[in-house]
Amino acid sequence: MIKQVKDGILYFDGCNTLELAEKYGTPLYVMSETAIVEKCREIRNSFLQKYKKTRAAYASKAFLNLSMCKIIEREGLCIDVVSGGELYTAIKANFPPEKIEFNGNNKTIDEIELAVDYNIGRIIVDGLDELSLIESVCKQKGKKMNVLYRITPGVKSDSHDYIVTGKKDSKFGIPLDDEIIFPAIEQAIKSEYVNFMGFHYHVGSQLHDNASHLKALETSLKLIKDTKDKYSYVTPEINIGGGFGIKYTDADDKKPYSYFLDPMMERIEEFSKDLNIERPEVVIEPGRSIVGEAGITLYTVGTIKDIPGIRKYVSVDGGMTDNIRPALYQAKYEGVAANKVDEPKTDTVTICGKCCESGDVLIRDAEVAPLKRGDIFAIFSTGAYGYTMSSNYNKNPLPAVVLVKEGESRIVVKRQSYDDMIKNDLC
Ligand SMILES: Cc1ncc(COP(=O)(O)O)c(C=O)c1O
Ligand SMILES: N[C@@H](CCCC[NH3+])C(=O)O
Repeated sequence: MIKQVKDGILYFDGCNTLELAEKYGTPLYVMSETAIVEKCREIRNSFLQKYKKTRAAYASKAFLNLSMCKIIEREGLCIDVVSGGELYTAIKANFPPEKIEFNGNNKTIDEIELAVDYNIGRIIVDGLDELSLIESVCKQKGKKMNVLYRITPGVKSDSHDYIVTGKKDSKFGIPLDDEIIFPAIEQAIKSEYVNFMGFHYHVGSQLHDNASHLKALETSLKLIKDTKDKYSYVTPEINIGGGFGIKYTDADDKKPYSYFLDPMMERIEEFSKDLNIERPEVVIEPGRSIVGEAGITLYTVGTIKDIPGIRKYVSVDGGMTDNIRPALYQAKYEGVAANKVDEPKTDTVTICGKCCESGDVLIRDAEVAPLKRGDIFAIFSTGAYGYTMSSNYNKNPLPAVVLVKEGESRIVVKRQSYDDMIKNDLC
């Protein structure tokens, strides 16, 4: 059990959260190494070892730093990056280049050069002129790059509009109109500077229903068939993205990986048999599902404002700067007073941050034990897209990140200081 309660105190991966707050300060991101490793094991058991010719590339946008790269490498996964900065982090962690896959809808020439110089495994091309950019860089450097095309499958997933990516009206992927996609495929097949590996789709994030994955798969399979029929070219790989939902609150009906992956694998096997081709290598790109539930954030309670008949605001020392998701996606979270876990939850309050924004609310109408200044409040399932989407708004320094494992803790990202925030300023 990653979360435990002893003497009314919340423990996380064996660590007393009050002691963590005392030792490292708040706000504090706490990541359980045990939980991350357990998720990687689940992926191995239900996908990598169950099916031959498969890879899992951790979508590092969910949570990335040098230590995380080391964990992912140790667990045998590949890594998906979407920017020069993410790629640089992986390079600095000595992540094996052939296990790096580069996504992103607007890669700059510098980013492509960095990727080609480091001989990364794959670039997922997401735009019509990107292939030509890659070709020119490869030509200049005398190299050849493996590429896939990210397609826009034209499916609408059931998630917040800002985190669905597969619908036709999207900045992601290449549209599937014949006059657009086929010339692009032909260019990639004929290119001297790239190996055309196949198609990639990612339909959206925080999904609990496999319908859009399966629909997008059909679209991609048709494209594999069309490519074979038109150009006698069999693409050796298919990337079916990530998007597997996690549990933030009881309303989330989280499904196991197998719920998404088994029917897709079955369909790909059947399709390959029918087409009389070797089954392509299948790649997934999970992000949130690996780290989301592995993280909590600890805050210290400050000002409490009780507006009679309206609402009680409990302010904590972080907010939208360390977790933008409630403000951006109306995301729901649950939390608890880490020093009062066993006390009856008799109060209903709104947990808000300290930024100069009315929308800086972390949990609306949370049922809690009566809170007072100095209490430590823990919010659960903050491991994905919290730290990586954090900001210095209102010049709030970024919190530290602590990795915990079976009662041991170590800092993996230092807390920013005020000086860190102004060190690039010139006057
Ligand atoms: C291309 C791509 N792959 C993978 C992911 C990871 O998604 P998730 O964190 O939902 O697994 C994303 C983000 O939504 C993405 O855009
Ligand atoms: N940042 C999103 C997930 C990524 C969506 C786009 N690929 C979230 O916090 O839910």
